[in-house]
Amino acid sequence: MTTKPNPVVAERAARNRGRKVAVIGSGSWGTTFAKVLSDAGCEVTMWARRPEIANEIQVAKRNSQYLPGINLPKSLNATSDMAEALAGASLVFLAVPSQTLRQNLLDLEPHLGERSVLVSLVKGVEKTTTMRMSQVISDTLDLDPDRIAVVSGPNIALEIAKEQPTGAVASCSSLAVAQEIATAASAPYFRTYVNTDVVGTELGGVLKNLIALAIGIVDGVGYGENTKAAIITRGLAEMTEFAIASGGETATMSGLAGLGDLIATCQSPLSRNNTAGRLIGQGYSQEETREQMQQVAEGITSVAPVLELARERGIVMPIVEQVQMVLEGTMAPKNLGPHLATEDSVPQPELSIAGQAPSRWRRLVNRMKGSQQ
Ligand SMILES: NC(=O)c1ccc[n+]([C@@H]2O[C@H](COP(=O)([O-])OP(=O)(O)OC[C@H]3O[C@@H](n4cnc5c(N)ncnc54)[C@H](O)[C@@H]3O)[C@@H](O)[C@H]2O)c1
Ligand SMILES: O=P(O)(O)OC[C@H](O)CO
Repeated sequence: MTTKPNPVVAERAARNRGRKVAVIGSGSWGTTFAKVLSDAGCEVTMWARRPEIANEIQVAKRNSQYLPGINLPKSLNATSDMAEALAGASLVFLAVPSQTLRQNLLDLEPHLGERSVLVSLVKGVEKTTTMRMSQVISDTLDLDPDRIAVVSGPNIALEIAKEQPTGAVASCSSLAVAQEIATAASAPYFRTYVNTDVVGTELGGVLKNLIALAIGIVDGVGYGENTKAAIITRGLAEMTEFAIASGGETATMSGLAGLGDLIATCQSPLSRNNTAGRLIGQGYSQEETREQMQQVAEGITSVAPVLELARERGIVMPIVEQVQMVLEGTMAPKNLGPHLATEDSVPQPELSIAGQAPSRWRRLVNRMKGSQQ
């Protein structure tokens, strides 16, 4: 059967023709996202810290350490020279670990175009400052908000590298810039939506990792689907309350960057956060878990700063607190569960997010806190 050429895909490729973009970071997500951008018709140059990885991508069109067996587009370029990677790039996508981003930004600053937009693909917070990645960009490079954006969604790299269809959200305070990014990052198997809720979009990606750690932990213990469903549902409530108190929107948390990513990360055995949690639930120490993981599990470093912010904002996050206790070794993995997370003298309302306007949600939370005092 021959498939008809899709006019929308052709038109988008035409709009992306000649659009130079850079991807900083050549791990599993940087490489996969570079493939998406390339398949969308952009001219993509990746930056890899290690010359041998840049060389393999440039010459063999493979990244065998991070995406074994995946053929990368012939047009994709890679270099370990930052100036070369950034030359002429209007969009610069950042796919490095959250704890190295600040230094990477300082390294790229001298080579950044005057109007280039920086787009974070990173799903962590900076441990030392509790900043989100868009805040780290603003703090380091002092750019206007319309030059800082994020892309987030249910995006397990290997599935997307195999062109299994999914979507994401591009978010920027300027809707026009979000649309530019979405155009550049929409391939036949990858649809990118837009919004202007940078805080909510970014926090969705950070917070779901913490809930995925909890899911991994109970999986390691041997608990089944009821426990996991309860953790996912209550986890979404915790994520939503935190995001709203931080200035994010409820709608974002029930979209791809919130609920969507939560489902993907909690369900997938390919998720590094889920896997790290499972190893801890099986009884491995944090140190042993780190050694076994060859890749970044952002949730482990985000737990403490997220709880610090939650306390500042007067928010209770029982599941995330339990994850921290398990990581610290002060709670046995088998004791993690929503039924043990609160000790109510009076039964509490469930506070489902479905259909709640932010003001109503906040009133309910305040009332609940009042009844606990
Ligand atoms: N893998 C996914 O499915 C996925 C999907 C969406 C978002 N993300 C996010 O993308 C970010 C990167 O994750 P990843 O999956 O590519 O991780 P990864 O572990 O696959 O790769 C990390 C990359 O960062 C590089 N790196 C390590 N130290 C560095 C430094 N000091 N400076 C520059 N680069 C350095 C590594 O060499 C490697 O290329 C994370 O925040 C992650 O949460 C990942
Ligand atoms: O492998 P994880 O746990 O870092 O999750 C990858 C992506 O964030 C899923 O959207």
